[in-house]
Amino acid sequence: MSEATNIHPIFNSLLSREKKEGLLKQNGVVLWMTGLSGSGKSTLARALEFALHDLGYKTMLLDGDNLRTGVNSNLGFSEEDRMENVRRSAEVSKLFASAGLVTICSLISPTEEIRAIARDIIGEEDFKQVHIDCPFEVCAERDVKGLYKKALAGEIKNFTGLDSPFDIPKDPFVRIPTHEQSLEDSLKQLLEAVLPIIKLDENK
Ligand SMILES: Nc1ncnc2c1ncn2[C@@H]1O[C@H](COP(=O)(O)OS(=O)(=O)O)[C@@H](OP(=O)(O)O)[C@H]1O
Ligand SMILES: Nc1ncnc2c1ncn2[C@@H]1O[C@H](COP(=O)(O)OP(=O)(O)O)[C@@H](O)[C@H]1O
Repeated sequence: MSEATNIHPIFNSLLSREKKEGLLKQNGVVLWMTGLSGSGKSTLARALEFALHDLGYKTMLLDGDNLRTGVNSNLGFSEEDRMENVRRSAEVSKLFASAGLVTICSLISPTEEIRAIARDIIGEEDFKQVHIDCPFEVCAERDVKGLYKKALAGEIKNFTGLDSPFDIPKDPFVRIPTHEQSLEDSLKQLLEAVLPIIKLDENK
């Protein structure tokens, strides 16, 4: 709910989203990548962005770690701060999608409740949930950033999957099991799911 009064948002006079999508020859969408730290969100998000770019699609990549150095820099990892982190990230993603871009947003977004915030902001039709699936033990073994070692030693509080919850997404658009297949196969699976929805039907 906005706290400002006397504001008058305009909608109808804006250049339509359809016109922008028509120019770009693609459908705007938000690919919302959720998963544990180290599950492969950033790796796959980057690989997907390069692959889509090579195929001629215009993209925007929003990564949790990066957003937390800018628009979300005042937020930590309490439940309340994660909610606000996701709320702001979803609002930004929505803007990019409405400009016709294939928007890849990669955030742990750990709970059903938190992901529902993003879905409600972005809208059911544009919100495509990609579960980057990898068990805690495998992520801990990968320990890309050394965070699991610190968390298991009690040096990081509210660590996702340890002393902060992660709910397995119930009905994702696609589930990518990164512990069971190579990066190449994960990217292939992701592309096969995404390409049909971003291709513009020019006969519509
Ligand atoms: N306590 C705790 N729990 C989980 N992750 C932590 C924590 N502290 C720091 N980090 C680092 O922050 C990155 C996750 O930020 P997100 O914005 O994606 O998290 S969330 O959606 O708000 O839950 C996460 O990045 P990824 O490893 O890419 O997931 C970590 O690098
Ligand atoms: N199938 C796969 N897909 C994505 N990453 C994988 C896969 N298999 C192994 N990995 C490795 O797992 C790690 C994932 O790290 P990262 O992408 O930073 O995860 P996150 O962004 O979720 O924290 C990388 O070192 C990556 O090379």
